[in-house]
Amino acid sequence: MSFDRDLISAQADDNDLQIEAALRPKSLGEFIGQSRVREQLSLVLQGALKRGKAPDHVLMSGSPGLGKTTLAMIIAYELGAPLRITSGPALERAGDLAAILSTLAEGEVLFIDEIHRMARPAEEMLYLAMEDFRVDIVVGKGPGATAIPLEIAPFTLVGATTRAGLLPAPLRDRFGFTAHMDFYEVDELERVLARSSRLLGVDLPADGAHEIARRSRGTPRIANRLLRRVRDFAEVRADGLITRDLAAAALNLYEVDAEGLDRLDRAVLGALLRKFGGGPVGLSTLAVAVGEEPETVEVVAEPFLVRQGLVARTPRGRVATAGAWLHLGMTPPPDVFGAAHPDSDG
Ligand SMILES: Nc1ncnc2c1ncn2[C@@H]1O[C@H](COP(=O)(O)OP(=O)(O)OP(=O)(O)O)[C@@H](O)[C@H]1O
Repeated sequence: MSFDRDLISAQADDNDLQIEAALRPKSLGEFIGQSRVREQLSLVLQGALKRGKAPDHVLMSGSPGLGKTTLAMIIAYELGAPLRITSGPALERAGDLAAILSTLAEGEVLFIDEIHRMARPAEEMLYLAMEDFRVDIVVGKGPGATAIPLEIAPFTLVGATTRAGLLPAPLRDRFGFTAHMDFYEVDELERVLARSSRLLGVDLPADGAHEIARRSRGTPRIANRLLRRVRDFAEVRADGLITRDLAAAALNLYEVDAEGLDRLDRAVLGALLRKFGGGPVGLSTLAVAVGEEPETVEVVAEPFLVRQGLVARTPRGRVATAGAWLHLGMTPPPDVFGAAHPDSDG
């Protein structure tokens, strides 16, 4: 069994990529939300510009669709530097990385998406490059092999990962600045939607924006995608004006529920409650129960369910909170995690 995640998946599809290029904020000033990250990053960049040196390497972690690629592009824009984009899975051999590193221009920003999926030899080459701006090119094989050191231009590495915990410590430690991107608040997503609707020429009153924002799983990519689906609905079934009721009707049709949970989220919750009595249950058992890879459940569904207070991670496994039972229209057992105790004071 696998889920049709087109609409609400935080992963980008081809359609998204085209539109995202048009909607992507270009400068730090245009980037909405993540105020702490924005302020810290702004200092890092201004400091570097003042000193006329490449800034520290930057690591960004957070769920898909929260704006990591956008921020990497903004870093290059703010520094007035060229940008090279690659991803961990594309760096299978050290040679793949050496080819990029040895052709970087001075001050260039190198963005490696999904940096936790880079192959080990490439990773080891990166350590040296990040620290000493040097790579060792190994020539020959076996006992006769020699390493020829090659100087490379000072550059800034921007790494992005959905799971900072998976990065080996030596790699993590070489980043001077780590930005943790959190899910967006509803009012921030309303601002993302207001901006996107302006750029797309869509009539989006505040109450319509609010309805879409609260169902967007705290994720700008999803907000922008839902906006396009609601726009279709408004143009085909109404006069194009996106009212609150219209947005709600459109999103119900697309099976996005009032809290923005999608089918995978609901399947995970449903399995946790119906098959495991609310838990605790281990991640892999839960993943098997919904027919998904443990990584999908852990990276895609779980962070949002935890953030919504529906699931808790405990040392013994995943546990449903009282809110999870109520969300699926079921009565929580009396001793459930997070439920008010009948004989407690509060
Ligand atoms: N802070 C923001 N303000 C306005 N729009 C944003 C913001 N963050 C993201 N977006 C929008 O969401 C889209 C997706 O963002 P982006 O591609 O940067 O996410 P990502 O975290 O890199 O995702 P992935 O991990 O899948 O690559 C962007 O094209 C942009 O339109």
